[in-house]
Amino acid sequence: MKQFKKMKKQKQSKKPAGDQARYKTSIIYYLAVLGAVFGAWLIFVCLENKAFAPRSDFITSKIKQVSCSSDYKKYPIFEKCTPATLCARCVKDGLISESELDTLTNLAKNGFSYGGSFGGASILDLHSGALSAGGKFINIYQALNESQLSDLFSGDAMKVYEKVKNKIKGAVTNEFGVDPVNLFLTKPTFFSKMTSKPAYTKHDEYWHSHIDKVQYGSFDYTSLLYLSDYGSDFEGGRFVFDDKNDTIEPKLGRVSFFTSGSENPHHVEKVIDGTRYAMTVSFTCDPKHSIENSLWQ
Ligand SMILES: O=C(O)CCC(=O)C(=O)O
Ligand SMILES: [Fe+2]
Repeated sequence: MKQFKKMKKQKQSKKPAGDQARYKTSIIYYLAVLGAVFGAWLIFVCLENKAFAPRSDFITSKIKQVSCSSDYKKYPIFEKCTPATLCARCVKDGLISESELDTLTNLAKNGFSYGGSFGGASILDLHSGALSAGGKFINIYQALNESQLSDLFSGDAMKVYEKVKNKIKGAVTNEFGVDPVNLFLTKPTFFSKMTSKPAYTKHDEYWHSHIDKVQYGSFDYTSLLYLSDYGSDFEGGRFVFDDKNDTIEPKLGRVSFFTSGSENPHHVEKVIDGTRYAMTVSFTCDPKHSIENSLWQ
């Protein structure tokens, strides 16, 4: 009897221990599920927020196709050039050499040293000579004499400028399967300088969303060459494709290019600190809108 009581007592004391173990197991199980769900959410959020082209990545070539808009149909169509079935946004690093970048940066800075907008956006167009100056534009080719111009824009530097534009054209024609004889440089093709200064005229408001084909008409392919680094030379100033929030973080030498229609609406974020230098190089399929190399040299 005594033995039986002892066994019963043992049995009673074991029962809660078993429950406790089951309790522990289910807690661990729920925590693991919770952890997995949280981890999956974190990965999703990180992927969603990751820039299309982060500054920290070296991108040999990245292309994202988008459906072509019908914008091009409002203009003459040039077979084998006008975007019809292949529209996309692309990024390439490493296309332009360090010394070429150095030369271009100097060309831009030399030109801007003679002008610059009162507001946050200045342009220098080496084809026409247009340069932002205060609240208007001047023509630097008229404002300066030959010897000043040769000091600012040497023959060798201008050759590098032409070479770089051709390299970029090569990247565009290659990616979009266009014969280079069918694609032409168009205007405006220019250097840009952006700062956090408040806008003085409408031309300073670079941050509005826009479509290049709508804004400029002649554009079929837009390209950009960045001459400074997001996050160290300036803050803000990232390039954003508005539809999918695909963001390109500018960095020295990064080239981006895309078809110019409303399949690629975009804006530049306001620069909040520092100075952002870039170059917009635009291409058309319409020979009527083709521009010559620079008027100078
Ligand atoms: O500088 C940039 O990143 C973009 C400029 C732009 O959108 C343009 O020139 O049309
Ligand atoms: Fe644009």
